[in-house]
Amino acid sequence: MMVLVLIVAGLVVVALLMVLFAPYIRKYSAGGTCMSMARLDGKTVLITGANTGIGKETALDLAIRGARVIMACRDVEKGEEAAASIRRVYSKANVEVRELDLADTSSIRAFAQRLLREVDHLHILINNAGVMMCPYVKTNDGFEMQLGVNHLGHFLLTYLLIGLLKRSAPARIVVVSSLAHNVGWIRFHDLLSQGSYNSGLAYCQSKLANLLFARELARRLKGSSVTVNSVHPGLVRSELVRHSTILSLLFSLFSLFLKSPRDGAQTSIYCAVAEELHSLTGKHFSDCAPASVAPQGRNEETARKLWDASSELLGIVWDH
Ligand SMILES: NC(=O)c1ccc[n+]([C@@H]2O[C@H](COP(=O)([O-])OP(=O)(O)OC[C@H]3O[C@@H](n4cnc5c(N)ncnc54)[C@H](O)[C@@H]3O)[C@@H](O)[C@H]2O)c1
Repeated sequence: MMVLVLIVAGLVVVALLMVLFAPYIRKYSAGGTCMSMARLDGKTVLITGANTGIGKETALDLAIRGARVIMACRDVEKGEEAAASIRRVYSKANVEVRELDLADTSSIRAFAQRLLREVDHLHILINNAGVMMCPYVKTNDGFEMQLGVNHLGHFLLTYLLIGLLKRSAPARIVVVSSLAHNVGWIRFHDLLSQGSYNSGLAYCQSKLANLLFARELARRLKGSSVTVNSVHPGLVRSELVRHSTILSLLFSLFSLFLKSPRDGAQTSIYCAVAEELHSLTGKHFSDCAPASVAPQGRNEETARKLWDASSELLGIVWDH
């Protein structure tokens, strides 16, 4: 009985805090629509994690703009269902589903090999897929899941496709990071959380890694006509919080404050298409506008160190 009272009291306190902080939450959850009318006829786009949430809405929007959209999905069946629902909204949508499991480097390599065989150009790469606050599990290659999928998987995918992107220039890379980078730091002494694991901190670390990767890649690609920017999509009603009971509860309790997946896709779409961003690189965006970056996300030494550690874990050498 006492436990029940405490839980209810806790929920009331959280509810009061949410009401109190509503204006702040709204600031990060509302607004920001991509106003660009840019067309993407003849362009090829690749989106990871495109079968649900923000990724699916991004795929729909870019398909309506005329792009050939490759939806890279872990579960091909779910991917085909998503593609079918996109075609129901827009019958002319040129969407294709390909299998990609970012938790398995052999799947990433097989995916990239097939893509390089079948596609002549890649104009936009959107590193969108993500996993949040899962229990401690390892990827097929022994990496902690959140760093493995959110950062290392995309790091390898981008490495394998960078030549194609450069040949297709002007090209853009959009990395979906998060506001969560603000409370993240890179634990170089235990990058893969083998010593200790906290699911929230591991998520924040992976989202900071997304941001640092985008900035370092942008620096390295200067002059190549391939731009790289990172994005915070806002707080979005999606399946992302499925591993956290508390967040699932809070997200359903306060779903009115949250963005729809369609609204959450707007900043990714903006960074992918807006004409005024054609040469802008190494920046972070939220609500279709430049956004502030925490000091740890601006540290060039950390970015380089993470780049080297990631390359070493994956056994790759960037020569581009
Ligand atoms: N929802 C939010 O409030 C929020 C806030 C900030 C950042 N983000 C980021 O936005 C991105 C999209 O999240 P979402 O909210 O649409 O959640 P979501 O759960 O609906 O989408 C995540 C997608 O990633 C895919 N994915 C997960 N593991 C994968 C793997 N091993 N291989 C391939 N694909 C895999 C899932 O299948 C899914 O399609 C994520 O990177 C997330 O970190 C979301």
